[in-house]
Amino acid sequence: MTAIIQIENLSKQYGSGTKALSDVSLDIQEGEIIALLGPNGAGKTTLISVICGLVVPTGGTVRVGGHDIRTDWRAARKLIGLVPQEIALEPFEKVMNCVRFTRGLYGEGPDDAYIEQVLRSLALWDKRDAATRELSGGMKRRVLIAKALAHRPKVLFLDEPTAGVDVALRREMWEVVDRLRREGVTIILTTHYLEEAEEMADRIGVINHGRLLLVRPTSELMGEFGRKTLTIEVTQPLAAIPDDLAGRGLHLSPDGRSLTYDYDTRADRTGIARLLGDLAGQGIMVRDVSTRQSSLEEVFMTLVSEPRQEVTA
Ligand SMILES: Nc1ncnc2c1ncn2[C@@H]1O[C@H](COP(=O)(O)OP(=O)(O)OP(=O)(O)O)[C@@H](O)[C@H]1O
Repeated sequence: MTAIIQIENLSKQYGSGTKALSDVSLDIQEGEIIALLGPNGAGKTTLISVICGLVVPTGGTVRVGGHDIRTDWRAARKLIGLVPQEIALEPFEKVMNCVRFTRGLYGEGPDDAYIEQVLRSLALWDKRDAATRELSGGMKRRVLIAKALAHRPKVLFLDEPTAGVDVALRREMWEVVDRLRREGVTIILTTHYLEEAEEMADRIGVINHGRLLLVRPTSELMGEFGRKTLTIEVTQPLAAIPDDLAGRGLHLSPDGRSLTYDYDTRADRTGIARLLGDLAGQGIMVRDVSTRQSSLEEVFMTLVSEPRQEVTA
């Protein structure tokens, strides 16, 4: 199956000399949701902007639906909807008109039935006659999505859809993305949050310093990096790990007061219950237990510290 987006050896050096993208290659399949993860300045927005035709690359090619974004930009752009990072809406314009207007910008004729469908699916139909300045932050973000969907794009770009939004709103955005996924829209989103990528994406691409370090199915990546550490504090310091508990992946702190145990959050059996039972069986009294999820920073540290081959998926 031909990928809906084909990125080959893409590079971008800004006039200032900053190399924002270096030799990025990636295929994105139709209907897929892919999350681009990376720290500030990694090159995520630049990558999206190049695909959307807003930034001119200095090397490489991008095809959307088989159309080269430079030589066949009109056809390529018709297939794309972009939800930018920053909310910029005409404050006095009514929601319905905003979306109608965007549709017109793409040279599409009026289709209020379709716009109604979009607004309903984004829970905005009741607000269709409200001026955008009257909307909450979450509603404004949904209007941006409605505008991006106005011309029925096949591919939707969401640039940090939940940056600076509260937990409830983040969940709401995830639900919107899930609905779009079921409608078959291909979605490329950028985020700083591992949790968000895990929740929404089929695949995760990690970008750092303009390089695509890897692209992997989410479940695979989380299986490898999404580990938790259980820390068990004991009441009496231990001199060593008891022989009966050797080979179980336990680590003893230098002061003998805590044991740590790494486990895979996705495993059917984490081994925690058995471990706690066995500690009791050894007469080891537990004072406290706590768990910690590996953070995105740690994932990055792991990735950045071991140079990898670029992966073209
Ligand atoms: N118009 C521009 N002119 C010059 N340099 C730019 C321009 N836009 C971005 N850059 C630089 O290119 C690099 C990549 O920026 P980009 O915005 O793509 O990163 P990002 O991963 O989207 O970051 P963030 O997570 O902060 O949004 C940064 O060093 C940035 O300063």
